[in-house]
Amino acid sequence: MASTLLSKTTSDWCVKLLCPRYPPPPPILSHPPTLLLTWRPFRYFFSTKRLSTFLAMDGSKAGPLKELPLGIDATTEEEYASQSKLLQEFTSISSIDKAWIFKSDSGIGSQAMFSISQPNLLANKRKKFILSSHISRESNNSVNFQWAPFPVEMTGVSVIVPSPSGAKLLVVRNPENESPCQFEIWGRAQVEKEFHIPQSVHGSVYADGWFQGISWNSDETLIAYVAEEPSPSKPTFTGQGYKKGSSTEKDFGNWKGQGDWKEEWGETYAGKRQPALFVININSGEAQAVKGIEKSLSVGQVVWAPPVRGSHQYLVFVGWSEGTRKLGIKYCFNRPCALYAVRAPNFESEADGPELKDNSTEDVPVVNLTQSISSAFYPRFSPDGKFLSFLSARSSVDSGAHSATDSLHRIDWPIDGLLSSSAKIVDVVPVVMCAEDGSFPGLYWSSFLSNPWLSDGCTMIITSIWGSCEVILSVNVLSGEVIRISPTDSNSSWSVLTLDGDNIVAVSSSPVDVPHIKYGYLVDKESKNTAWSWLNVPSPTNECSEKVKSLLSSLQFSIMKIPLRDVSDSVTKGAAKPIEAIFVSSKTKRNDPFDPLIVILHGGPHSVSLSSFSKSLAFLSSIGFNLLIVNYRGSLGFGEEALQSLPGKVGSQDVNDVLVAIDHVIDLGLASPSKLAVLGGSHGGFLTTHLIGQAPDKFVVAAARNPVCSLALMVGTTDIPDWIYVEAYGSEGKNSFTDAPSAEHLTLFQSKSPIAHVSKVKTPTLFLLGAQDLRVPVSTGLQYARAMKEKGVPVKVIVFPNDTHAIERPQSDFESFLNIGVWFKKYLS
Ligand SMILES: CC(=O)N[C@@H](C)C(=O)N[C@@H](C)C(=O)O
Repeated sequence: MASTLLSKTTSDWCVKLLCPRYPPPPPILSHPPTLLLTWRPFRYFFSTKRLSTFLAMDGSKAGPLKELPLGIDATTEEEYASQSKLLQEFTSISSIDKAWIFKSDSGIGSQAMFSISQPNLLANKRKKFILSSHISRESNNSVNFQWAPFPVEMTGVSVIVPSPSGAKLLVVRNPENESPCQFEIWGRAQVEKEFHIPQSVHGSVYADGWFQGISWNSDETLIAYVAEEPSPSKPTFTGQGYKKGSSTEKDFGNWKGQGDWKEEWGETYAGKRQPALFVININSGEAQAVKGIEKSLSVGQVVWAPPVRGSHQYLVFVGWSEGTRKLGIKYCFNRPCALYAVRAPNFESEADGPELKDNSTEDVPVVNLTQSISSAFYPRFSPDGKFLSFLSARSSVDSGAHSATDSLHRIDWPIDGLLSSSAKIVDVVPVVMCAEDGSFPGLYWSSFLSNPWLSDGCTMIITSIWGSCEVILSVNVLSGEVIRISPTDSNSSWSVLTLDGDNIVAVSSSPVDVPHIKYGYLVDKESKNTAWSWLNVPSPTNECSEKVKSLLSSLQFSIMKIPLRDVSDSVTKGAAKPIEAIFVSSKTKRNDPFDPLIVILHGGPHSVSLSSFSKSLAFLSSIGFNLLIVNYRGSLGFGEEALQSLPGKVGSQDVNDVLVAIDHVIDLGLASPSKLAVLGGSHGGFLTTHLIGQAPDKFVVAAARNPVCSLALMVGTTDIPDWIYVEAYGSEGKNSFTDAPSAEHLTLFQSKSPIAHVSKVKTPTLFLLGAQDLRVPVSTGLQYARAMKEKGVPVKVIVFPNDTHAIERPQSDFESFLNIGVWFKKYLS
């Protein structure tokens, strides 16, 4: 997802804002060690240019002073250096992203391929590699993974997809410029085919995890996929003026104009052209666009429909209409979408059988299969092809909340291939409104396998969110029965990587445990007993440095249930239930009497902080901070009523929930009221800046990543102005959304924004901002930081010129958390 372009180093762009009201830090011993700086003028301390020589207090010339980089001063340089060493150790921990299982050549056991990634700070990219293992089940209910001695790096690879039989592997390499897109078909030992698809056919293949869809047909001759439509032709001008007609030629005698601007899908999709559907024949290398799909439909997640003998092959895909304008789609499941079926193209060379010589291009209608529901995605055919199941975010679409409780559905698939747009949609897992204590809170998918089926043909294995944990569920698509099959006595998070027949290869982690591979099997397959057993899999991927191991082993965590205060009678039952927070602390008290506490707030707001491992949070715990990670009402995983209680009340209900959680740990004697820090990104940054304004004496220090500080400013520039209406007004905001906000709208937005409280703020705050953020444009954070500076409150701002909303490029992520660590230490030590 991260772009690899680096035009300027991030430190070139660091801005440190001057705060005249706050005195410089206390005297320190600085570089060179012989030079005692008893006092430094403000000008030096805050200036962006450094003096190269320094005069000692007695006026003698002390020789050249080492230049300090922007934003680092002599008081923090030591801390910066030592924290950076530790952060590097955390950063280098690898992540297990995906896995695939293949039949073993020997017929005994199976072969697994794990896709692993690790940030490469120097290259500012994620290194991706493949690690293989042979899996054998032993008779004594144990499992043995025999790992290949080393992983193999995958360079320049955008996506890999094995064929259904596992005999072939598709490797796609997307172009970096205008060159063709490369498709490779690999056999067991070598590349068997290589095709270059020119830009005149299509651009890059989508590998974004949302529009992305790559599907092999059952006889492994065709692959359907989603790629950017070809570049539209642009007006050409020559020395004589406009040249009539379209031309793709480029020469010195002409130049291209821009033509009309086209709306895009917002954050992380800048410069991406419309996703369109293609099929490639892997015998001939011919790639064809799928015909008949309306130009205004963006497509994704394509799969082949079960083949029907003597009939044309169909593809099923998800389609998103653009309406009057495209609004940002990243993190926004409230964009209406439907499943469609379309006839796959015929290839001349295909041996379709005698009855299928018809290669006509006559228009065959595209069938909308899910007209009666506002959202349908992730289509998955049952192994016998009798039904099609899919997920839906209808609650999100209907309410306008950008994410909400999901539901699971199925439709019967016509055996005769006669498709209908009025097929009955069966609700398999409906939306859970109120999560009863300890029971299933509703479906909140977090990852979805391309083949999620157990061998009974009706049980799907799904990773979902349950309170503050990620869990593995089995869902019977015929009966609707949902069972939590990852251990119920574990507060760790679990997610499925792949299925090995009826067994599960999963990964489990916690705030204090790096990800570990687990192998799950049904204890008694024959009986009705649904208990699963989970084995630990020793793996090279479980390893981390001795230092990290020892630091993590000194930490502990718990998930706290926190009762709400003063709940009004008007709230729904589900919104009156206790909230959860994850508390991470040292096993032994490190300082007397309390370690400082960082309150951590997720964004969204309809997202969640999970009990899974986070390198950056583990780093902060390891340098001496306890963490209180609050899942305020509105978070995913706690039922629809709790989630829907927030829109219309942002800046008050969520702020109060956080304050209640803080008081809870203080009352339990786990935190000191005078040692609090707060950290959040996006909506979490909205809460961070609200908290330092509404509770100005509570926090010693704060940090905000791309924070939403002014809804009024942001509404005209964000890719999701509708989000502002829904969160500020509640679900009626969905209908009042307009791109031309009235004065009344702007007044309400202003009143609900952190900037309305900025005059009260006293807390020194670090701002980390991505200049390419289309979601929460950089101007929002800068405006707030400037307003703080105007009031004389210490502010530090780092702008990452090439980062989008998530600030996830390896160097930017590193520099962000290093600065958070140093900033918090500076004020909380
Ligand atoms: C829907 C959305 O993107 N909202 C943002 C304001 C936000 O909070 N984003 C979350 C997902 C984040 O953590 O970036």
